[in-house]
Formats: sequence, structure tokens, C-alpha cells
Amino acid sequence: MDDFDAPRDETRTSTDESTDEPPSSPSSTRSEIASGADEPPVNGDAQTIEEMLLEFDHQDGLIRDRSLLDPNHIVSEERIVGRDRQLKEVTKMLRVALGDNRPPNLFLYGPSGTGKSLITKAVCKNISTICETRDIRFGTIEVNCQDLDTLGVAVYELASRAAEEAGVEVDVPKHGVATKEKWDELYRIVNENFDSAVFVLDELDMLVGRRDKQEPAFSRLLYQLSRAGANNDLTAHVSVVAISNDTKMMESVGSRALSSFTPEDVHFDDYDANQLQLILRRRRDAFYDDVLDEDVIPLAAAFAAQTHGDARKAIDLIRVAGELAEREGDERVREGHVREAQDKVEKNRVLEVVRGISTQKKLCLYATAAVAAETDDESARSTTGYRVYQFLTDAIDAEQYHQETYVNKMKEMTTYSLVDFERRSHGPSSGMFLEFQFGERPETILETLREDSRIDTVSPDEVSSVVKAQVRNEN
Ligand SMILES: Nc1ncnc2c1ncn2[C@@H]1O[C@H](COP(=O)(O)OP(=O)(O)OP(=O)(O)O)[C@@H](O)[C@H]1O
Repeated sequence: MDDFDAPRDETRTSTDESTDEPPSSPSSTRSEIASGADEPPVNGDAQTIEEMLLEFDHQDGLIRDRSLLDPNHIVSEERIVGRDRQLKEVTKMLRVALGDNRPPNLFLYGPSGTGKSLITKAVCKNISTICETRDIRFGTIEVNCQDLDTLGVAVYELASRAAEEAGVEVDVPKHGVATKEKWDELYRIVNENFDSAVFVLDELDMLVGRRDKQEPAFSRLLYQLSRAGANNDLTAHVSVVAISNDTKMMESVGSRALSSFTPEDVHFDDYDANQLQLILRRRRDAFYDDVLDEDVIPLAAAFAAQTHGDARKAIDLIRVAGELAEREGDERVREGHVREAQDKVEKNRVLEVVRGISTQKKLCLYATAAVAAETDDESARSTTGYRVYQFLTDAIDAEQYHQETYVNKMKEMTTYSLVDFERRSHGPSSGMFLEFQFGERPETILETLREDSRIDTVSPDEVSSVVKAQVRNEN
């Protein structure tokens, strides 16, 4: 190993020396207890908690800089790969903030983990640095809309992010006041503290809001924010960057919002395995030198490319592989750790999604994944999936939806990037169906869903034979 050898060897020595037992060492504590007349004999091999903690403390690590493996960390420009066009476009549009003009609004769209947030944050960070030298008060007000359920909550979140960026307090309560008051507070904070500000609304399509409203909450938010600039509620120069995985999000934006928001579109496409390898290679210094086996990066990149070229997944894979190797006390990160990590990362992602969905949605997903698991190209037709869904609901005596509702439930699942669909037809004279493609291995989805005790009562073999019969019928 390189120049990092020294400190790591030093730690090793100090661990070894600890067995020389200074009076207060954990071992002496243990022997003192063991020699106590009334105490039961202590297992000679057992370690005290303190010993185990100290051992962990001194254990050689493999990861040198965890921040490079943190998805929220804004990496420096030299580490950004394959996004020259998007960097140029976003920079060109937002640099207007450096002068005395309002930058245009932007809509950044593409699959998850393709660099939308990274590019936005990197450009805003650079603008902010230049603005400091020019005495322009520039702010980046960023919210992730994933967990915001109503417009009121979203506006409060924007106000508190603006306050945080400006280093001031929010002067309105989170609950129990009208949304109008939260808007006014947001305007006050922005107007008093910034000359120019960019609102970054990440995963905006997730801000659906109350179902009783005709227009989704994200559409109302875009309308109000872009109107506020035009009618002087916001005196600072404000631009809105809307980010979404859903390429069709703008179709659900109402016409009045669309006419005031009018964004410039920037598309982000999937990475291929080579780009993912490059992204990982430019972060290999996250690990100590020479601790990554040669095939670790290509394998992690290949796994991530298999789903949809998601850089977050590629980075997660090498981080989890490194952590597994560290936990096992291995001196290197090996191919086997990446395979183990792949299993873990996939399960976590699926778990995250399925944890929050209703039993009915789980049944729809289970039926469809069971079909995909039996087909060569891991796809499932909605017609076949529905028949398996009917079998499942009968088997556990659950309410049974019509096929149209089953299809709608599955379509809703596309927002989590777990599944995608295409409209297909059996032929010119027969009906249409949807073909579902999974973003993760269908087997992982099935395994995770079986953790639900109701679903687990149905035998997987039985489901598999029903699916086989249905797939045979469809051909
Ligand atoms: N071109 C790239 N070069 C280097 N790292 C990248 C690149 N694209 C993405 N990453 C890294 O991948 C991770 C995910 O990226 P980012 O959050 O920008 O994706 P995203 O498209 O915004 O995803 P989501 O839609 O899920 O929010 C981050 O750690 C980011 O640093």
C-alpha cells in the first residue's frame, strides 16, 4: 500500500499492544470480574463490549473518504462524467443570475441517478461562489418533494430552506395557518435576503397533494412560484428548476401553470456501463490505494447498467461492497462483495418502495413480477398479470379489482422507477395490452413481497404453476 500504510500499521501495533494489559484495560476488567468469589466463571473466549468496541475502533478500514460515496455530496467538476451537454445548457441558462436579469425556468427530466440533481447543484454552487465576489446575494433554495404531501407543507418547506440558506428564522408556524401566510413568509424571506434565487424542486411529480383537488399540487406550486415573479410578490430575480423522473410530468401541469412557467427542457439519458465505470474510477480514491480488486468497478458498473444506467446505484454498490468487506475484516474489496452488495442494494430499494404501498398494490405487483420471473425477457403482459392477480386474490380471499383498476395500480407504480410499461397489441384485429418491464430483478421483488404475511400464505410453487399455464396460453 502507498503512503497510507504508516498510520494503518500504527493502529495495528497499538491493537496488538493492548493485550499487554495495563491495569485499566478491558481484559483486566474482565479478569477482575472473573476472580470475584460470587461471580459465575466467565467464558475465557468471550469479549467484553468495550473490547469489541475498541477492536472495531482499531480495525483497518478500506474506505478513506466516505463523502465521495454519499449521493448528496456535490463532487468537483473533474469527477463528473458524460454530462457535458447538460452542464453547458444549465450553466448557460442559469448564468443570467450573475447579471441583473431573471434566469429562465428549467425542466430537467430523465431516469433516476442520471445526474439531474448533481448538475443543478454543481452549477448553483459555482454561481454562488462568483456572486459572492460580485456582492450579489444569491441563494439556492432546494427541496425534495418526495415526502411532502400537500401544497401547504411544500410552501413551508421552501420557506424554511430559504431561511436556512439566508441564516434567518422562519416566522410562521408549520401547522394551523393558511397556506397564503406561508407564501407571504416565503416571499418576505427571499425578498429581504436575496437579489437572485434559484428554487430547485427535486422529484416534483411526487407532490400530488390532496386527491379532492382537480389540479395536482405540483402544478399549483409551479403556477404560484412563476406568477410571484411576474406580479412582483417576489422582487428578487427568481428561477424555478423542476426536476422529475417522469418524462410525462409536464402533461399533467395545468394550462395556466404552463403558460407562466414555460421552462427550457433539459433531458438526461441513461448511462451505459462504460460511463458508469468512468464515474466509479474517478471516485476510486474514496478507497485506500490498492484495496479494490480489479473486477470490482467493472462488475458494479455492469450491475447498475443492467437496471437503467443509474449512477446512484453504481456508487451505492461499491460503497456497500466496501462496507461488507470492512465488516468481514477483509483486506480487500472483492467481486463476491459486489455480488452480495447487489443483492442487498436491490432488496433495500424494493423494500423502500413496497413498505409504503397498500396490500392491493402489493398483490398487483406480486402477480406481475411472478409473470415476469417466468418469461425469457423478464416482461409481463397486463392480461396475463391480471389472471394471476385474480388467482392471488381468490387464494387469500381479498377484494378483487377489475382489470382496468389493476392496470391503473400498476401504472401508478412507475413513479417509483420499479416498473415501466409500453402499450402493445396482439395484432391488428385484437385488443391492446400493456407490457411491464421491471427495473429490478422480479425474483427480488417477489422475495421482498413475501415478507408480507398475507402474501406468504400462498405457496410460491402454486403461483409459479399458475403463471406457467397462463404464459403458455398467451403464446
Ligand atoms: N455524470 C456523473 N458523474 C459523476 N457522478 C454522477 C454523475 N451523475 C450522477 N452521479 C452521482 O450519482 C448519484 C445520483 O445522482 P443525482 O442525484 O444527480 O441523480 P438524479 O438524476 O437527480 O436522480 P433522482 O432523479 O433519483 O433524484 C450522485 O451521487 C451523483 O454524484
